[in-house]
Amino acid sequence: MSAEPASKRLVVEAKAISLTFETADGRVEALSNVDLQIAEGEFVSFIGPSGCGKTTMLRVIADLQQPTSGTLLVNGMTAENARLARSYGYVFQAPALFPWRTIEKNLKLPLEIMGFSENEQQIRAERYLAMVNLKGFERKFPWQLSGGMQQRVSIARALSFDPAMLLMDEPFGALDEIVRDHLNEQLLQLWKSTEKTVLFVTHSIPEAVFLSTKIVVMSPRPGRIIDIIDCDFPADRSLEIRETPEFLKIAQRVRNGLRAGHSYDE
Ligand SMILES: Nc1ncnc2c1ncn2[C@@H]1O[C@H](COP(=O)(O)OP(=O)(O)OP(=O)(O)O)[C@@H](O)[C@H]1O
Repeated sequence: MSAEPASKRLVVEAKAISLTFETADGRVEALSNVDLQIAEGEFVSFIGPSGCGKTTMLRVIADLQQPTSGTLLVNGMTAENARLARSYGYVFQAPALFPWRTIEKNLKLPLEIMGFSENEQQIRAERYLAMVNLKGFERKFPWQLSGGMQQRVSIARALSFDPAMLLMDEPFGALDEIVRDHLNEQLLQLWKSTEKTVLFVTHSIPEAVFLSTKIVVMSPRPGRIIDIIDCDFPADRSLEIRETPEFLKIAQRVRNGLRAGHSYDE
């Protein structure tokens, strides 16, 4: 096997990012001095207590929120230009599908808006629904699918315009553990086959360790990065890896980071 190229292209370069919300009740410091580099092809999980700024960090990268200070490059551009260049697909905690559109028509919606031809929309709908194992469900409506299947549709929709990055905000948080395990395995396959860079918010330590090449542990508000942990499990890992000492050691380090950053006075 050849060694990895010495310097992979950076898709996220954040320097000293801080963000303070001005609210009617005063200032809310959501992010404080966040430095982060993410290379192309990585799977990066963000983990931390509720309200620590994980979603805010994802939204800043997506240019849905502007930092108060700091500098940010996404895919080598300003966050705004990266958004305009459709550098990312966004998957929310809820699948956010339109109930009156079939699965296929939901998937085609961003493609329609972007002006893809009907023929190209059709080709992509077939390709990406097959990729998330939903061939045969094209004409169903969202409410005829399980929660896990709906979330797979929203992943296919986010991939349909072939963005460089997938931003996923707790996509499996509302699902039961067995479905979640299954989707974790499928997402790993998808990540391998598409070679996308994935930024993934989660509350689950096993999910973060199983999926990631890098885990970003955040402190309670204001969100700061308290540890960045590299994981290098084999690409063809299965869920059984969760019982191994190597896995448990990384999970313990994440847990220690979360504990160290946590204030129990709140
Ligand atoms: N638009 C906003 N206006 C004011 N405060 C906000 C806004 N968005 C987020 N916040 C606050 O910023 C902090 C960080 O929120 P954020 O949603 O990023 O946390 P999180 O880590 O994703 O939380 P969770 O795990 O519960 O989803 C919270 O205190 C939240 O109340």
